[in-house]
Amino acid sequence: MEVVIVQDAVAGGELVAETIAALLKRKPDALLGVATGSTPLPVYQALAAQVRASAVDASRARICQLDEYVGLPAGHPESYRSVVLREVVEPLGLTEESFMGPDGSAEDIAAACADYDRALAEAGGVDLQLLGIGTDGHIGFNEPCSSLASRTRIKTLTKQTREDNARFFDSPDEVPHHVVTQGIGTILDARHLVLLATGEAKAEAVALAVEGPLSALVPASALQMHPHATVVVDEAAASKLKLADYFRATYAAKPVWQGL
Ligand SMILES: N[C@@H]1[C@@H](O)[C@H](O)[C@@H](COP(=O)(O)O)O[C@@H]1O
Repeated sequence: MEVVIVQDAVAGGELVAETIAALLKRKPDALLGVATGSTPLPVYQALAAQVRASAVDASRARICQLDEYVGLPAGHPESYRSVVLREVVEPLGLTEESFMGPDGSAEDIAAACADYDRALAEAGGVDLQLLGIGTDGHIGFNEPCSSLASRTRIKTLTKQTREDNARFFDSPDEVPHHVVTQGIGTILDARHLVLLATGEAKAEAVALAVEGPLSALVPASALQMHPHATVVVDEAAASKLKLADYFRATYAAKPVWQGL
């Protein structure tokens, strides 16, 4: 696992956007797995700016969703489908045809989840999966004690995650209890995992995920199992890392041509 400590959220967004741009230059039809939440927004803004400046051609990129609420009415502005279309697909100049996500409104949720795992595999697998991290260490919506081998399925949100996400809804009661999420096993199938975390509130979860034991209690610790996992953190989110100086020295000495 590589840990890169950047100054702030904007620098993190630019670094990850550059990494995605480099991937699109190598593989114009790359399948990009995107995350929701506030943390990745600077990535999408930086990437969209590169597209507008014609510094990168994203016209053949494909976008896939990590997770989705269950039970929100179709077209709800806070469904993750709506969020990804609004924050990623449209700003990159793409259409819904280049986008895929799990169906949180399906009558047969189990079948819809299995269909989504199959669709990801048939699309050739995710090239780069961008991840945030919950304050309880979740990735996607894989809450603590999720199986490290899990596939896309329904999950129940913890009280803490519902409280964390209440800011996107008119009232805390409106946050759904249930979600569908790529499993940890599904996420680990991606070729490159990039976890971005910013702010003091994520420092504890980041330290446990990066330096703690591999544990279902901290789902993000599963990145320790992946051959190409990059954790990009700002100074605040890095503040509880014991090996921060080592991570800084390693990145400072890294040949530029290697990228992330
Ligand atoms: N399912 C999403 C996660 O994918 C995201 O990483 C997390 C953190 O969000 P934020 O970046 O807003 O802190 O929120 C939600 O729970």
